[in-house]
Amino acid sequence: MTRTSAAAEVRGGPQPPAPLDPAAAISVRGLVKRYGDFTAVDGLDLDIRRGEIFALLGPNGAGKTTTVEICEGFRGRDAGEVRVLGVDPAQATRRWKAQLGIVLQSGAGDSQLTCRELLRAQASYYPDPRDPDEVLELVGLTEKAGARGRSLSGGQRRRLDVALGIVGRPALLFLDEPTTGFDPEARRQFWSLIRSLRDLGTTMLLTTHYLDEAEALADRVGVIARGRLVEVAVPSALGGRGAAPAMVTWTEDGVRRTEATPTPTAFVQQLAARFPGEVPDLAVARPTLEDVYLQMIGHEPGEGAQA
Ligand SMILES: Nc1ncnc2c1ncn2[C@@H]1O[C@H](COP(=O)(O)OP(=O)(O)OP(=O)(O)O)[C@@H](O)[C@H]1O
Repeated sequence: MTRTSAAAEVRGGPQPPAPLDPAAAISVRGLVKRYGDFTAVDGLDLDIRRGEIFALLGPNGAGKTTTVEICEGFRGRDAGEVRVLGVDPAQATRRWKAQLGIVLQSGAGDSQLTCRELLRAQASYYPDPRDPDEVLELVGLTEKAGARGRSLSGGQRRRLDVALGIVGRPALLFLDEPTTGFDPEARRQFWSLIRSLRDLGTTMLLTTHYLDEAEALADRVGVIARGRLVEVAVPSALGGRGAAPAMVTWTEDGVRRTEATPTPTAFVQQLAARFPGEVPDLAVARPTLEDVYLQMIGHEPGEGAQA
C-alpha cells in the first residue's frame, strides 16, 4: 500500500524518496509533468514488478496516459527519475524499444493491408519476432489472416492491435484501454489472451476504466488521482476492502434486514439456527472494487473537472 505522505508527517517531515528499484520492470520516482501552468503528473512514485499485470486506474484527466507515455519514451518529463527495463526512456535506444509492445487507444486497424501482411511488416522491425501466424492464432484471428484491417469488426481490430503489439515478443506490454467496445464474450476471450501472455512471462501495464477488468486481470492495481498515485494494492485489498465488514442481508417477518459484521460465517450460523430451512433471501457481500474506488477518488475534490 502506498500512503507515504501521512506516514512521513508522523515521523516528522518529508522522508527522502526511496531509490529506484533496479529489479522492477518499471520504476518511477517523483515524476512531474507540466503542460504550461497545469501540473498533470505531480510527484508520482510507481514500481511494476517483472512478470505482473498491473492495472492503472483513475478518472479522466488523472494523468494515466501522460505517465504511460513517459514510460514508453513518447513524452518528456519535467522532473523525476524513470527506469523502464533498466533504461531511462529519455535515452531510449532501438534495442530498448524492441523490448516494448504498445497497444494504443487508436490502433492501425483501418489499413489496406491484410492482417498477415501487417503482422509480417511489423515483425520485420524486431530482432526476435514471434511467428505472425502463431500470433494470429493466439489472438483468435486465424480465420481473418487474409482479411484487410479495414474489413474487421471493432473487436477484431482491437485483437489485431494486440497482435501487432506482441509480434515483437515484448518483455513489457503497454495496453491502453484495450477492451473498449468489446462485447462481453470478446472481453472474456481477450482476458484469457492476456493471462496466457502473462504465462509466457510478459509484464503488462494496463489502463482501464472497467473495474471488473482490473479485478479479473490485475495482480495489483494502482489508483491515480490528480497526478499522484494514491494507493497500490492487490484488487481484493484496495481501500481496506479485504478488512471491511461484510454486509449480511436476509428477509425476516416480511422485512428486509441488513447486518454489517466482521465475522459473517459466525453470524450466518446464528441466523440459520433461527430458521427451519433456508434463510430467506440470504446474501453476504463485501464492498466491490467499484465501491472502494469511487470512495477513494471521491475524496479528491474537483477530480476529473480539468479533463
Ligand atoms: N498535450 C497536452 N497539452 C496540454 N494538456 C494536456 C496534454 N495532454 C494531457 N493534458 C492534460 O493533462 C491531464 C492528464 O491527461 P491524461 O491524458 O494523462 O489523463 P488520463 O488519466 O489518461 O485521462 P483519460 O482517462 O481521460 O484517458 C488532463 O487534464 C489533460 O487535459
